[in-house]
Amino acid sequence: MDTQEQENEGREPVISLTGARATLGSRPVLRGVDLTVRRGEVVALLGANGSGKSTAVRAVVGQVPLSDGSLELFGTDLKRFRQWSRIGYVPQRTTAASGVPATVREVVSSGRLARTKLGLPGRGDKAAVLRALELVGMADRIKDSVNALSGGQQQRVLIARALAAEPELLIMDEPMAGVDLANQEVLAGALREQVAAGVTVLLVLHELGPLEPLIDRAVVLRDGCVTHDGPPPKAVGQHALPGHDHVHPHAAHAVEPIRTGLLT
Ligand SMILES: Nc1ncnc2c1ncn2[C@@H]1O[C@H](COP(=O)(O)OP(=O)(O)OP(=O)(O)O)[C@@H](O)[C@H]1O
Repeated sequence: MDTQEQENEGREPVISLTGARATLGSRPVLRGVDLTVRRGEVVALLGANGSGKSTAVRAVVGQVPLSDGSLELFGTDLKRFRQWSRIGYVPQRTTAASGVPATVREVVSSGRLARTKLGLPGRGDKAAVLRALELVGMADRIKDSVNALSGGQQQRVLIARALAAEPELLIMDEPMAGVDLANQEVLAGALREQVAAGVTVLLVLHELGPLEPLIDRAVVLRDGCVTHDGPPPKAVGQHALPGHDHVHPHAAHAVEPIRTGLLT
């Protein structure tokens, strides 16, 4: 066990999913999944199409009922958990445009509702919305209708909506889907800031891509079962590269890493 693993062992679980089973239609989609994410960790949930990744995170946010097993969030059983403003969730790519002509500001502000005091957004709420949009590089589009944005831009707005609540736990289902490489790097930078600030992150990913340097641990699903829970698989051409200099974001006295992967 390395120093990082020892450090993580001592931290309290933020997500504790144990023996989770779920059936959708007549299909058993989760077949005894254990998933623990501790405070400050960045965990990637990987696996082939249909392996159950989205269902697992939807179960974590209480959207898919478990037929067996248990779920605790921040140490509280799901049945008694009420502090949803501590969790930011970006579902698998959906469109932010619903046909209703909402502006970018309105969509991102909606992520702030659980934090808004007395029903009216105050200065702090407005600042959080702007900051979230700056983080994803969309502040200049704040007045635009989301209908006028590309799919990738809408995805960034949905991420800003989750960030606006300043969550302690961020759960994102394929956040890079449909986002071009330049903007993937913007999002990776935004996520790096969240992680540096102590936010715990659970990501469903198809490939590690630009997020690879941030990932502490990977959990791989196959057919609704966990087949790996440990170090992330080495991305081809990244760690394998001679001279790769990976400085862990949680390392004591962390300095800005020198990146030799996709981010450079
Ligand atoms: N509402 C539903 N009713 C019936 N089956 C479903 C439903 N939602 C998902 N499934 C099935 O459950 C399985 C797991 O789906 P899930 O979306 O969790 O997988 P995934 O690993 O996230 O896949 P992908 O990478 O394609 O998003 C798939 O076989 C899918 O067809």
